[in-house]
Amino acid sequence: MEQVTPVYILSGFLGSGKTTLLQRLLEHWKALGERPAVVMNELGEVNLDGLLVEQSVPMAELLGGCICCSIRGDLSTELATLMKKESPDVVIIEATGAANPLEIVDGVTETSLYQKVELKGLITVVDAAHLLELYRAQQGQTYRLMQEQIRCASVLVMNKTDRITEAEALEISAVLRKWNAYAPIMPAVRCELPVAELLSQAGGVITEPRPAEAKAGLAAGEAEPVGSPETSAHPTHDHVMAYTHYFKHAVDSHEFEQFVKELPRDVYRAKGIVSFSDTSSRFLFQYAYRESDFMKITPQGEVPDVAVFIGEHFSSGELRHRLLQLEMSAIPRPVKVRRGL
Ligand SMILES: Nc1nc2c(ncn2[C@@H]2O[C@H](COP(=O)(O)OP(=O)(O)OP(=O)(O)O)[C@@H](O)[C@H]2O)c(=O)[nH]1
Repeated sequence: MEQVTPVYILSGFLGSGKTTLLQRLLEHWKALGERPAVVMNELGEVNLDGLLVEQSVPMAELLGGCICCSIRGDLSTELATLMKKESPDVVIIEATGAANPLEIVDGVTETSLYQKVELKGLITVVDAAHLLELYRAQQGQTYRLMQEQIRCASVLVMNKTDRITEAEALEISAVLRKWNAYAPIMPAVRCELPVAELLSQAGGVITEPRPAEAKAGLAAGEAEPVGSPETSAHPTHDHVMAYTHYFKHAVDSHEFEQFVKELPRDVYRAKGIVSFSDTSSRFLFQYAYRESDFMKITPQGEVPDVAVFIGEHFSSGELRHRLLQLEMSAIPRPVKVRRGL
C-alpha cells in the first residue's frame, strides 16, 4: 500500500510554547533524515512564527484567521496541496492559540478522504503558570478554551515548569488529570523533552496490518479476536480521538450500515468513502450524533476507500478489528470441490 503520511496537531493557548516545541520536533525529524512539512496558522496577516522555521522546511500558511472558524475549509485544501507538492514524510499543524482543536481534527480528517494522511496525535502545550492562575480564578473564555484544548489532547506537555513551584506542579498535574484522564503528561522547561517518547505517547493508530496479522489472519481469512494480546497490548491506541481506516476490500452494505449503527457512543463523528461488495457504486457516508447518511458518489481522480472516526477515548483497536472482519467477510471464498473416489 502507498505510504500514509502521519499528521500531528500542535495545540495550546497563546504563548504556551507551541513554536518552541515545533522547532524541537523539526530538529528531531531532520536528524532522522525525514522530511517534515508545516502548516502554520496565525490570527494576524503576518506569520511571525514562520520566520523561526528553517527555510528548507516546506510550509503552508493560513493567515488572517483561525483555522477552526473563519478559514477552516482552507485547512484541508492547504494540507492537500502541501501533500501533493512536497510529499513530506510527516506534517505538523501549528494552530493559533485561540483554536478549538476538535475543529482542526475535522479539517485533517476531511483531507484523509482524498489524500493518504492519518491524524496521529494531538499534542497540547500547557503554560503551567498561566493555567494555574486561570484555574484559581475558575472563569473566563480563555479558561474554557484551555480546558477544551487539554480535554482533546492525546499527550500533554506541561511547559514552563520553571515558573511554578513543585507543589504547584503537583496541583497542575492533578487538574490536567481531572480534565483528561488518558493523555500522558510530560513536564518541561522550554519544551525540552525526549521527542521520540512524546511522539509515541501522542498515540497513533496502526493502519498497516502488523506482520503477524498479515501472515496469519488476513491471508487465511481470519482476523484476530478482539482483546487478544495483539490488539490489547497497545493501551496508547485507546485514547486517540481519530482513527483512520484505509480499506483494502469492499464491504457488504448491510453489514457496514449495521456497524455504523452500533458505533460506540464515544465515537460522535464518522465519515468516509466506501465501496460495497453488493453494489457497483461507491458511497460517501456521514455519521454525526447517532445519525448516518449514505450518498452515492463518483469521485474525480484517484480516491482511496477510507473511513475516519472521531471521538473521545474510544478503542480504535476494536473498530479496526470490526472493519477488518467486515472486509474479510465480503471477500468471495473459493468454492470447495469435493473429489469423488
Ligand atoms: N519561562 C519560560 N518561557 C518559555 C518556556 N517555553 C517557551 N517560553 C517562552 O514563551 C514565549 C512564547 O513561546 P512560543 O513558543 O512562541 O509560544 P507559542 O505557543 O508558539 O505562542 P503563540 O504563537 O503566540 O501562540 C517565548 O518567549 C518563549 O521563549 C518555558 O518553559 N519557560
